[in-house]
Amino acid sequence: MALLEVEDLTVEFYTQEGVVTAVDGLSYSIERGEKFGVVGESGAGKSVTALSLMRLIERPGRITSGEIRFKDRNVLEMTETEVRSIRGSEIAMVFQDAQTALNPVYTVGEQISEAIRYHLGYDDREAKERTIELLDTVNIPEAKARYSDYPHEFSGGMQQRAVIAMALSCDPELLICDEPTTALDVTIEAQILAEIEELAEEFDTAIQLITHDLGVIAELCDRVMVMYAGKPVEKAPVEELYYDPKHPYTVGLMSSIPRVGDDRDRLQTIPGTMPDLVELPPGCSFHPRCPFAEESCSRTEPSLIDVETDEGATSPDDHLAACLEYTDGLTGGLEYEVVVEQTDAEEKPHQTGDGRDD
Ligand SMILES: Nc1ncnc2c1ncn2[C@@H]1O[C@H](COP(=O)(O)OP(=O)(O)OP(=O)(O)O)[C@@H](O)[C@H]1O
Repeated sequence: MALLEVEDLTVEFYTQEGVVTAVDGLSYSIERGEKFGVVGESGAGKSVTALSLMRLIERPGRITSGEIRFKDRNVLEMTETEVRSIRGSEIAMVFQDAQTALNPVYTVGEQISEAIRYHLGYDDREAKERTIELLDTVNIPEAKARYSDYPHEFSGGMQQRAVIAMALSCDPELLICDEPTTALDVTIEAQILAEIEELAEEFDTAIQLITHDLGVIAELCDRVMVMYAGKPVEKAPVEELYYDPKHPYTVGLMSSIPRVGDDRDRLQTIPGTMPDLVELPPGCSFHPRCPFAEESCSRTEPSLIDVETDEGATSPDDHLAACLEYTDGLTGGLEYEVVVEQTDAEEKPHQTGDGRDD
């Protein structure tokens, strides 16, 4: 049994423009201790998926179907009290903006201690000791003195570290990180990602890392799900996805990653924008932006299938993609090239993909 199993999740927002299907029949699972990445452009449904896990979707939104099983209990059938007892203790969340997660009128230390007292029932002294230990673990220098600082006395990177410390304070089994380093500069980003990874190993915490940056996923994750317009378009172990992407959208995302020695003035991005979620294009949602689209792509919606066997998923490690190419629905095939530069001295793989393994 996986730690988290999401099955056929659909989330809709009832807006004046119509019904926005932000998440559409989404299924995935996360094993205990696994680091699972969710990647896609803005509006793909990544945050809505994460909020659903903690039952934090508010009006005008609603989870209209599906199951979310955390440790084999369906979160969607729990009472409000049951969900509240899971939030922050068994499933914790770190958002992009540390400032909104920290209350400016309390010291950083008090806020973390409060979470520990509430969830773990520690007394004041024990909670303070544990907080200082945690601040130290996330590399806040002079943690004991810093305990009494207010959030504004912390730099952006330190605030985010404090939020991570708070999230980990109750030893959650699942940590959801939603763009945890987007607001930070690149050096701090790398340090914080390394710290998240180290802490997750130490506490054996599973991570769902949400980002629009495939490079960040490659750093940290074991498996990855690429989302487009509320649906998964590709799922794979991270190395496979990185070296051998099977969906044209993933290939597009990859060419947006800056690489060492890249002398293009501007990074190439995928032309066009995400479709209107009120009225998705017929067939494959990505077809209006896809360089390989054929007439059939506007008629038939591809299902997410194993690229080797043309069948549905049988194991979490399957490489799945939702493109007609894998059901022989494309006549022209996929022609793209993926060049991945290694940062170490190893041989540099250079692959020509036609969407299939040769
Ligand atoms: N409160 C809301 N009211 C109406 N629509 C919403 C609301 N919240 C989300 N949506 C819809 O859900 C879609 C998915 O949003 P979501 O925040 O999950 O995207 P995302 O992939 O996390 O993007 P980002 O990287 O910008 O956070 C949005 O494009 C929007 O149409």
